[in-house]
Amino acid sequence: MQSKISEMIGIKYPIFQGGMAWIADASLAGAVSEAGGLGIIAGGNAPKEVVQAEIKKIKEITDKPFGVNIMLLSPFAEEIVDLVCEEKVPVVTTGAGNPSKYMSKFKEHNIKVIPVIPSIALGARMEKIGADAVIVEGMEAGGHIGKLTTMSLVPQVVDALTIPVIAAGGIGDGRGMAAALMLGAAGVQVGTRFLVAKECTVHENYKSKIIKARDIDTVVTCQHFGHPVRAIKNKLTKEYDQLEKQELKSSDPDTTKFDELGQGALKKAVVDGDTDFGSVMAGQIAGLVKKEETAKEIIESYIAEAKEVIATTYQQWI
Ligand SMILES: O=C(O)COc1ccc(-c2c[nH]c(CNC(=O)Nc3ncc(Sc4ccccn4)s3)n2)cc1
Repeated sequence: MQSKISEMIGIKYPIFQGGMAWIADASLAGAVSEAGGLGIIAGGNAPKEVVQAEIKKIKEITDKPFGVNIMLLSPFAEEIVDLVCEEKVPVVTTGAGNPSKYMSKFKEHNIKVIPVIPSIALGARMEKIGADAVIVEGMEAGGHIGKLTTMSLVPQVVDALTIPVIAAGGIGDGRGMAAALMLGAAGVQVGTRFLVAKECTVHENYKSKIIKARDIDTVVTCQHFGHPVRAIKNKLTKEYDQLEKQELKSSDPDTTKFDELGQGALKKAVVDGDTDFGSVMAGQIAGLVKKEETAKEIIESYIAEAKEVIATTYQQWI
């Protein structure tokens, strides 16, 4: 199942693993790349030496292509840009901001640059300045999100741009992948489903929350203050909800309270396993994720299911 994006990067399957902060390390990304997808190491909010260690580890795990995600809200974003150039990382994805100021440096170093975009406008700007493709992430996704859904945004961006579009947000199995390809995407990016990969090193409590999650169990916090983030409902999201209700009544809202509440919340869930007061970031598709599997099993099930559903429903509907 090749496409413009798999040929561009030299991967067997057009499946990216989301570069999820604190979660996407060399263990997960290396297994995904070895299985034929594009494993992506998270830059997150980590300093250069932490990300460099993961890059060195993945180079020992696989000689296949891999990527690094640069989270542009990170105070270390600039040094991660330098790092990916020094380490000759083949693919960079960016999130949570506009990477324009780094684009020329990426191009000078022959790095394929694939920004996440939440709208056509930013996608058009990215194409104009030389992005190799874009990731269109719908608000069904976990973590920091935009406002539009995958089903709505993907076809509009496909029509508006000429570079390949990778669909992300709510793509939990081969059916979702097939649907994204029907919308014109050249590939998909998967986050939530990989949270339960055997090679994913998140705390078992986090994986358990994903496996037990129902369709209605995620919520978006900080819609009015700071950065909207989708996570599994818990005591932390309830505190956020109460704080938002309180600050919305205020004539001079104090947004620092949101930063204080969120400080270290993702690490608390991922590393410490505190799924009550940590941030269990996950997409709406968590309700579909029922078991832990290897990255290889996950990727091969996406491909087999996508091929099956395209072939069978084609016969049914023509
Ligand atoms: O025009 C502009 O500058 C705004 O541009 C953008 C606005 C939003 C985005 C965007 C939305 N989603 C993504 C990619 N996904 C993500 O980045 N997901 C994330 N999950 C957890 C994260 S850690 C975090 C989260 C919030 C605050 C601090 N740290 S980042 N990018 C991309 C570009």
